[in-house]
Amino acid sequence: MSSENTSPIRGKEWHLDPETEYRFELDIGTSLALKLLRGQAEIFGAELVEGQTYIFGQECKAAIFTWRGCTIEVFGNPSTDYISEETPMTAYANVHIALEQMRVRALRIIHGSPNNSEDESSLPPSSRLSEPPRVLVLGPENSGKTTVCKILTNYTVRAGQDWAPILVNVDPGEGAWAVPGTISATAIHTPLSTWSPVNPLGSASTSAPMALSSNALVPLAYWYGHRQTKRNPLLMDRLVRNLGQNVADRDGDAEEKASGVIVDTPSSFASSPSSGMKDDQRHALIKACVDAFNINVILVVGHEKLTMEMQRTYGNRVTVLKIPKSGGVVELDHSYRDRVSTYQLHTYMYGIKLDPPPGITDGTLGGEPMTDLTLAPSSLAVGFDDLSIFRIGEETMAPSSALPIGATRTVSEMQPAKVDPASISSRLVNSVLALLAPPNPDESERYDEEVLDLPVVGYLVVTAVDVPNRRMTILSPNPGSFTGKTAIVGTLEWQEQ
Ligand SMILES: Nc1ncnc2c1ncn2[C@@H]1O[C@H](COP(=O)(O)OP(=O)(O)OP(=O)(O)O)[C@@H](O)[C@H]1O
Repeated sequence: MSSENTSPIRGKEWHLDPETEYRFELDIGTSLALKLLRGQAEIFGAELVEGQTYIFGQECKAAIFTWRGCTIEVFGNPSTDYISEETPMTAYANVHIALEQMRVRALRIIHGSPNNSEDESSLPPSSRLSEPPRVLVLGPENSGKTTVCKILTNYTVRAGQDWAPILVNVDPGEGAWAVPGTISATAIHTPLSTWSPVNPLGSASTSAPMALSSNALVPLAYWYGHRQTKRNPLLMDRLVRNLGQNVADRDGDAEEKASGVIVDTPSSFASSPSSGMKDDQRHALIKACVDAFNINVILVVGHEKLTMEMQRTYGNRVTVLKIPKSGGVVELDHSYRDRVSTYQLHTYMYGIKLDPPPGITDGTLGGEPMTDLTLAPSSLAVGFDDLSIFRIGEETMAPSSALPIGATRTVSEMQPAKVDPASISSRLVNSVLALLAPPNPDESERYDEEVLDLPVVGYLVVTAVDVPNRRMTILSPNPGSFTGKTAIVGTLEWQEQ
């Protein structure tokens, strides 16, 4: 009888000295598994559990950092991997400590205890040190803004103080907890995982976060509809303010209130030439964030000129700090970003399916078991009149030539225009639509632009339009009827591969 070889497969061991990090990048279609054998290690601020196997995929690029040294075992073939001894983690940890002190002071004040540990009159007036930290993270493309937000958030929830900072994403290119085109916010109670660029800010409650509730994140989201900020900066401004209002109105216990807010921004806020935005537009959007979230700390990742600009504009009321960029941040090109956007929409519809490296049979994806993360979306036929679809701020149906002589078309950037699916210019096939929360039931409270201010409850994709029968086919992971609902279409498209 032949005996089967049951000896466990061995990976490659890496020994990391204190304050170094193991960096890796994955190619298309490859995955990597990693295990902490000894010591302490963290991935963007989230601690690894010794002996647990972590799986990474979908072109993930990340780093395992250690403060005290560790040994890790790596399975699979990353396209690049190396150990770096130069990291900005000490600077990031110092920022965290300063923010933590603000939280502790803010909590004391919320509880009504006198703040006698320091004489505030000796502190710089700009620092508003007894308020919860409300941090805006700015920086150019590929500077590591999202990673900094993640590290600061993870250190906060790891502090063991019951903090629950609100993490806000106003980068519509990122996808954050759902799909690109969205800006969103959610309170974070447990460390954010890293396993794929599909969930850059941790996993929401399955990939249909707004519709399903579980113990994971349930973000509040507004639909901007485009990946680039320059498409409609005025709309962006309004949505940022809506999000800020919701965050400000949120109830919470003392710890939650003292935890503060961390806002991740798009690179278009930092530099105009590459983003296609004018300087005054990006300044207006930074101001929208500063006002909406009542920002008291601005962190600028590795950009001298922007730091000076922020210092000049906000230095009298906000603490402006430049923090170093990590040498590990990967330059992500447009085709990579397009692929991640496609992965995000696919994951939203179908959930997660990732093949681990050969020989690995168990493991977790960002802390969740690999099984049961798939979804089965339904394809439904919906009548043209069942679902009201709007497009924001774009000319719709009638061509300019159809207007009376001398009349010019003035469609404001904020104007919701009803889309007629039967029209040749509706451009609905393969479009991603955001399904909105119901409008105000009180008719007297309704207003023309109300659809701009309604949060998202889910997303769907129009896969076919049948004009003769006045029906369209819709793919959505959320079962249920669309009758009487309202949706907005933008410029985001997705097609089954
Ligand atoms: N120390 C590191 N080692 C390896 N990869 C890293 C490191 N820090 C960041 N990355 C990776 O680099 C990529 C870019 O980082 P990140 O998304 O934080 O930058 P960003 O400035 O927010 O990007 P954007 O240009 O989209 O605004 C991500 O894939 C991230 O996981």
